[in-house]
Amino acid sequence: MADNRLIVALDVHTLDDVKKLVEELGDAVSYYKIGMELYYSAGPGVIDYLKEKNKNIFLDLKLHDIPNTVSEGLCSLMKHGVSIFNVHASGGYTMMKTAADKIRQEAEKLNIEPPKLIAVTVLTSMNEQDWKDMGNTDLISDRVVRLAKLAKKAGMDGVVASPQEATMIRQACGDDFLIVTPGVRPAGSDINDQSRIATPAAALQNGATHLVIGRPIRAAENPRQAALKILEEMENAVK
Ligand SMILES: O=C(O)c1cc(=O)[nH]c(=O)n1[C@@H]1O[C@H](COP(=O)(O)O)[C@@H](O)[C@H]1O
Repeated sequence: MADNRLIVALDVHTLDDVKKLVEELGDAVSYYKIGMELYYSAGPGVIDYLKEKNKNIFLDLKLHDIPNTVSEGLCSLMKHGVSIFNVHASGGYTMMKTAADKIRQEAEKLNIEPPKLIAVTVLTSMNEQDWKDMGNTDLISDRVVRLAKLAKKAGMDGVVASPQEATMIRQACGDDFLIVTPGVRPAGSDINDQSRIATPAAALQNGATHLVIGRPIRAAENPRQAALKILEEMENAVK
């Protein structure tokens, strides 16, 4: 029933809230994302809990700092044993390359499989007006593709982008590249603070490998039913 392409965002504050949602979703969901809101308040105990439950984990702390700080920070996080973690691509080529090289060396030393390291391109909440206000003169989609190519060159395993850009990224970066897309909204659901959105089926058709979905499941009257409906849409998406 579960599908590893669906990653549910655990944007809650306590381990008790996590347990409640994970129990409720049960065998429907096999992959969870821990973001800053949860990690900053509950710490690595949440990772241990999800591992006990045999769930896959995307640790989304979006590191953005100088190359040494980011790569050392990732080495600390890697010890918790997660499947995916991430940095901001806008930290630049040298930061991404240093991070990718360092975690591979460290994983070899520890004799473990390194987690997949992916780069956030342009946040899915950003629209063209926000983008221009920051002084940018290119289109968001052009920047996303440019950053995705840079991330690939730096040795990253994939990117986070909106489902609207997935087709262009797939074309530019080839098949062996993760495209993780938040900003996924089933037809008729609230957009919230997202801007560049698409439905679960469209995201997969565009080439996304994973869909990150939070509020459309968490805030639903019946989260398990909402997840199952999304899984059905994913299953039936035209390849
Ligand atoms: O890296 C992310 O996961 C991320 C990147 C991005 O560009 N946009 C984005 O929404 N996210 C995360 O994806 C999740 C989306 O949640 P919902 O909008 O509730 O579905 C949140 O936990 C965000 O932190």
